[in-house]
Amino acid sequence: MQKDGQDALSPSVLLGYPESEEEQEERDRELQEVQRIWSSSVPLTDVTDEEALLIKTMFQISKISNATLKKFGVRIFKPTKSLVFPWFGGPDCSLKGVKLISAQIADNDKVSYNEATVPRISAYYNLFGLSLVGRMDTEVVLTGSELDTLAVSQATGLPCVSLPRGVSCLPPILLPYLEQFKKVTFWLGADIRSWESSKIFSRKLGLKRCSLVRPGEFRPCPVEALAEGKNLSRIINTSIPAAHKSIVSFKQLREDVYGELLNKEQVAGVKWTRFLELNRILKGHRKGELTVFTGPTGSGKTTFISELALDLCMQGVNTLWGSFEINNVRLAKIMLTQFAMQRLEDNLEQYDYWADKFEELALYFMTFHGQQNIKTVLDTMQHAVYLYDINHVIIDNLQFMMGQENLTVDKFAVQDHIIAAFRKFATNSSCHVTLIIHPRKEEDDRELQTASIFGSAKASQEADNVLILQEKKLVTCPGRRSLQVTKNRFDGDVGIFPLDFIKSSLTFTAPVKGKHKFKKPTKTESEDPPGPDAAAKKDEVKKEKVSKTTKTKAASASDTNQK
Ligand SMILES: Nc1ncnc2c1ncn2[C@@H]1O[C@H](COP(=O)(O)OP(=O)(O)OP(=O)(O)O)[C@@H](O)[C@H]1O
Repeated sequence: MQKDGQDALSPSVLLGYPESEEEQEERDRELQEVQRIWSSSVPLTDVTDEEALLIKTMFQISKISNATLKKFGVRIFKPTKSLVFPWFGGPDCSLKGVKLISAQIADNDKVSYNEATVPRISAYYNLFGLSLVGRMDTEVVLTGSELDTLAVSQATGLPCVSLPRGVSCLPPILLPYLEQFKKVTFWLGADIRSWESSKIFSRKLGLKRCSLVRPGEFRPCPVEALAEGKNLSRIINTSIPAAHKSIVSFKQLREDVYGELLNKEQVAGVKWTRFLELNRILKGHRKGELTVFTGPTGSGKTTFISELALDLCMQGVNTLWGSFEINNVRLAKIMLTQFAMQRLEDNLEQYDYWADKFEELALYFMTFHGQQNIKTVLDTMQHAVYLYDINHVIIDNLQFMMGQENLTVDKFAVQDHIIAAFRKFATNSSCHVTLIIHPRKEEDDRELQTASIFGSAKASQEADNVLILQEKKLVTCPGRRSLQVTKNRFDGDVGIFPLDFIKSSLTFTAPVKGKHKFKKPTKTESEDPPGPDAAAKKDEVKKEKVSKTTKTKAASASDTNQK
């Protein structure tokens, strides 16, 4: 597979670190699984023309030639009709992992892909196409999917590699592999998220050598561009430098403005799936914003924000928690309960099922507790953004982080300084920061207002969004809360909506009219009920498809430690 050989002193050697026995065993097991899948899959050239055509049509890659598929070593795993993309690595450039992609054509004729990887995606990173890159190559195109890499390589002949987790992260462990290139062109996809990710990733690689393909009508993702007969070399040649000038004219901004107008929904940010009313008011969760959240003591702020952040994290918003008040085990327990939507205490046999799924989320916790210096916290946040491509940081809560006892008469000034620092971080790192702040004492029956946020007016001035969890002590609905948005810099809409609390799952939901007890709708309601029974069923199907590597507790622990 290798073009002109790689040095024995490759990054895989440099980055190697001693593994524990359990880790080694887990790795060996996964490698065996990789080999098993690889040997039971066949090159596309070995299937009949009819079968090959069917597969290409299904994946909408009719324009990708057999020669390209062969060059990249793409195979077909017949039982699931999945394409198998190999990851080669190490000094001997041997097979280290595989990604299986299956395709489904939806009603609107759009194709959607399902991915599975061995080793599991959170534990292993590689770049598809790397083995074909020559030692002397100085230019590379970086894509967000394996199919895009095939398209770019075929159409342009340029060295091209794809990120293992698409646009969600560029793990630092991969950076040494990209060191040799003097020019890196990002062509991650055709939406705003890809565009934002390419800007963030290019900072990691050094802006000067990076250029970006801006998504747009004439620049879809590579595989679509190939299908539409576009000139991929020209698209790459007209990519724009990532390093931006200090002074620009409207000419340079023109396309950005147009892109924002054209993609109104994407610009509005990630939508919540559990809080539809919040979408109506805030329109979505956007990068680079500061949200200030307050509510009476013990009203459920942590519980609510935990669900709100989980919802986003489940949609690919990489999240970092700074829980200064409650410890991480308790917080993770709350989030896992909300994830599983049930009391796991009573269903311990389901623990591993939900924990396995939960572990796949890009969710990290700072290990601070109680008072902490702001500089240390910001350094940790910055590090996490670099390492894990964090998009959302939650600070729970500001008063605990500052430490109550050490506050002098200047406590407002200190708080203002900290809020300004978080604001700056959010903007500079394109990362959303949610800051939980205790309210000042109000009379019991009075509702909180923006001015009730503890401290000076700085918090509400700096914030893009101000959210208040209102606690109305209703005898009939003791757990009912209202979420009020009192500031929304994005489009100015403000409002309030009620939320009922379900104690068993620690989740909040919009109350339903009438006497019927609320039941939170789940995606799986119309399908099999979630849980180990369903899991067992799914697993059986999965086993037929690809028998996935068994996850040991040791591996989970090492993963958690790594996090
Ligand atoms: N709406 C609700 N109704 C009843 N109990 C709730 C509600 N929301 C949360 N709780 C419960 O109240 C307790 C406190 O919740 P939580 O820690 O989220 O509140 P908080 O506002 O963050 O507290 P603090 O002011 O101490 O930071 C938890 O046991 C939680 O399960």
